[in-house]
Amino acid sequence: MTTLTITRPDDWHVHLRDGEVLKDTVRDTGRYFGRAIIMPNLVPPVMNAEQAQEYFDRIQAVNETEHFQPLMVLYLTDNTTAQDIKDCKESGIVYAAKLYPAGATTNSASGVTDIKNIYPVLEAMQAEDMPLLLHGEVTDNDIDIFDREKAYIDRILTPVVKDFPNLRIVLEHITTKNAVDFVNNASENVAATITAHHLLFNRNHMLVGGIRPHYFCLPVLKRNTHQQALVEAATSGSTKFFLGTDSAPHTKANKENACGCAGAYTAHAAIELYAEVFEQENALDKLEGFASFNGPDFYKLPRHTDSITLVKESWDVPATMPFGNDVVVPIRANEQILWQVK
Ligand SMILES: NC(=O)N[C@@H](CC(=O)O)C(=O)O
Ligand SMILES: [Zn+2]
Ligand SMILES: [Zn+2]
Repeated sequence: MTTLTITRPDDWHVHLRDGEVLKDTVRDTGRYFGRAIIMPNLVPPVMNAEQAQEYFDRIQAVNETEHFQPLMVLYLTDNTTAQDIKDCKESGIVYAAKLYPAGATTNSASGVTDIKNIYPVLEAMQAEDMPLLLHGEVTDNDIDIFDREKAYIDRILTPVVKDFPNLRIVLEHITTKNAVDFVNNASENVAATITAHHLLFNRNHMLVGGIRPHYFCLPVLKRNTHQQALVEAATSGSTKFFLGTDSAPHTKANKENACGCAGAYTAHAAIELYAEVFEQENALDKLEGFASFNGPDFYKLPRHTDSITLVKESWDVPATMPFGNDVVVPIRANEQILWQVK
């Protein structure tokens, strides 16, 4: 039997949502992840230190583990102030601030309408050494949805990196070779998260033989050449890339819909899915760096001192999983996953 023991991993990008569903999302993400960066795109969003503390308390109220620690994130709006950044830094529970371009993705309506509006806030973040997390897509109607990440890098991110050379930036859930190249060529202050689904799938999985809404997420799956660039980056051993699932549950009904929501649920089998990719690439020895070292090193947090063990033993993924009073369709529903965590 093949087994793999690695230092306890963290998830540097996850959506736990709120309310009734929290007990389900926290159970799945908290199963073996030590920490997780908790995305703040609630309705209304997490817009100050006080709201972050309240959300933290709601998560901890359903957290039944000893090991799982939620790392809270501030949602940037046109009205965020430098004082909000200071308050968050002082809170001791907020570890980053997230920039959603207004209209780019799920619950981004309150996001930033023009990067220039938050330049004083980015100044404060640079001074406080608080990482900036980016949903890196432009929202211009005339930019094709498959080109929006590249356009964001060219038009927004390139100048921001120049203007704030000491600001630590994570380009979240990258989907293109353009993003891989940009991060590789940028300073050590620029890193990226990569999801399991962008490593495992490309747009053919979503569109060939019928439209498969559970593969629809943002940034949208790209062509296989981009997928290959992501796989190479994740398994390369570069410390600039780390694990961020972007597990983003929506109810079955909201996905299987004439206007379906963007987001894929992978928290039921996150490290297990990554292990498949790394094994395929003969790079299982690189999984620990990607999942357990590069993230904490970038965030300036200690690496965990305990470990988890993966076993190569396939199991059947159910058709649906509980999601509060509703259900969510997980990635690989009704199919098998090759690894499990013991
Ligand atoms: N990734 C997604 O497709 N959706 C995320 C938002 C996001 O991370 O962009 C969500 O909150 O549903
Ligand atoms: Zn996003
Ligand atoms: Zn996300």
